[in-house]
Amino acid sequence: MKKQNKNLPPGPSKLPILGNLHQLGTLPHQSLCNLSKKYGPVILLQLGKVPTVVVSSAEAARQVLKNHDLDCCTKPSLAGIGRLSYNYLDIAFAPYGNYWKEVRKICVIEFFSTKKVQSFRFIREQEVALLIDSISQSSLSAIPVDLNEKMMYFSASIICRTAFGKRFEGNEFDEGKFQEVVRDAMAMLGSFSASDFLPYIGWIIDRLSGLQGRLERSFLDLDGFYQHIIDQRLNAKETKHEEEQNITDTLLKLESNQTEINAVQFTQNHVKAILMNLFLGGVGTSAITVVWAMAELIRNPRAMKKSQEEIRNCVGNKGEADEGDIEKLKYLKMVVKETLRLHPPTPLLIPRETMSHFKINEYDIDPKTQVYVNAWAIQRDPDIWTSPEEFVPERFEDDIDFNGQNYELLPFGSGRRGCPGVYMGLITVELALANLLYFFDWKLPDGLKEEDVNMEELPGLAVHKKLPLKLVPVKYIAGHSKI
Ligand code: HEM
Repeated sequence: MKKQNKNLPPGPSKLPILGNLHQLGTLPHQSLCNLSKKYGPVILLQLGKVPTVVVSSAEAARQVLKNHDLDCCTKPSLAGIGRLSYNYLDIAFAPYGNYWKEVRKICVIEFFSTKKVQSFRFIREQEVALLIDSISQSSLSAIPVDLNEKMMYFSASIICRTAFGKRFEGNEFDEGKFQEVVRDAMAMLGSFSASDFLPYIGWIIDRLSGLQGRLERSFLDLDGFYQHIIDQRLNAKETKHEEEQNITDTLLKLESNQTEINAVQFTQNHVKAILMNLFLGGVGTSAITVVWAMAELIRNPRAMKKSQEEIRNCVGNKGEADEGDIEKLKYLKMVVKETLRLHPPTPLLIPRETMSHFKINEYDIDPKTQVYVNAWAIQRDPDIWTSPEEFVPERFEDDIDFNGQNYELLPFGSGRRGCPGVYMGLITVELALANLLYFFDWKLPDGLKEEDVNMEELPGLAVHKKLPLKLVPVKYIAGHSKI
């Protein structure tokens, strides 16, 4: 098709060489939301050399993720992602094709299926008990608890035990570096590095800005961690019973059997790339969601009280909320939905790349175009949501689900590349939140008011809360709160 006959999506004018790169700002989902308010729900940008379409309405998202899912379900090649995924050998960033289909299928059967996730129930419940114990210590002396730190350790422990068969001790990374390593890796996976967009000179900019150094450090930290897991599993090989086998063992077996997937022999790099997805995909997202939920609840005492009453009435004197209680906690589920609406952990989902020509809203979309679905913008769209900036869990009384068919609520994405960890992520978040609210009343540290809680975001593929959320836990004793 000739260029002049094409009806390309609208967009802002471009600078030479940079195109629209300078308009991404530090939080691209917010900058892109502002651009879509001016130019419409489907916009075309030029990020250096890369044409990029951003969709920001539920209807346009439906066209991308449903009608044209197959046209745009491969992934762009980006420098940071290439390094951290051992050259796209993982699931999330692998190009569409037989390799991706096969490894996703193996991981769904061995790790993400409802049956497997349910079999990990005792691990989640044990880890929640440990989390509550450690917060109880702080409550004795009314010390504020850093919920970012607690939740990152909690979700790392669950992923390590379920996927790697070991507890997460924290000392796998140098002292205190664990949160930094995860946040840095997520920042690298979501970064717009100059070498991806600017031919010839990009790598020089990345070297001077320190991005390349950070990327290499991130890679080496994580590579050492995966190597340690692999060595441990190989050493424990002789002593393991069949029922103690986990997804890491399954992947290592593919390697030792010299299995070929898509005519390529499975190696330890393939194993490490998939471990990367399970670790980074699972740890940050669940932890971030609990932290944002607690930040919203402390700013909204009415919703906090309503949720606590529901949980405490349901659990009574039983001693803890277990997974059997979760289905009964309707308001808690609404709180989680409202949190994921306002704070989708990956606000631009994971970028895709088109494989063929198609149309959205009469606009021509070319092959090899990068596509972002701005879930953050859609989930705050005033045409869909009343008072979209306000935290109102009650808006979910008319059950909208995360089944990938409601394009106004997309925290897990949709279509072929949709998140396979929905059930695992949700049950982890709901169980942790239910127990945090059952066992404790929560106060802001002295001198802070509800409106002072900082809600700024940290840029990255997964958007963390910029400042740690520190709250004072006050142990609740069934029947009489100490407050
Ligand atoms: C609150 C929890 C979670 C949220 C909000 C979340 C969100 C997402 C999103 C938005 C995507 C991209 C979907 C798309 O582009 O359409 C994704 C993909 C993915 N997620 Fe999750 N996720 C969560 C939990 C998990 C967990 C617990 C794991 C693993 C332990 C996981 C592993 C993955 C993987 C492997 C993919 C790539 C799928 C593919 O490309 O085929 N996620 N997730």
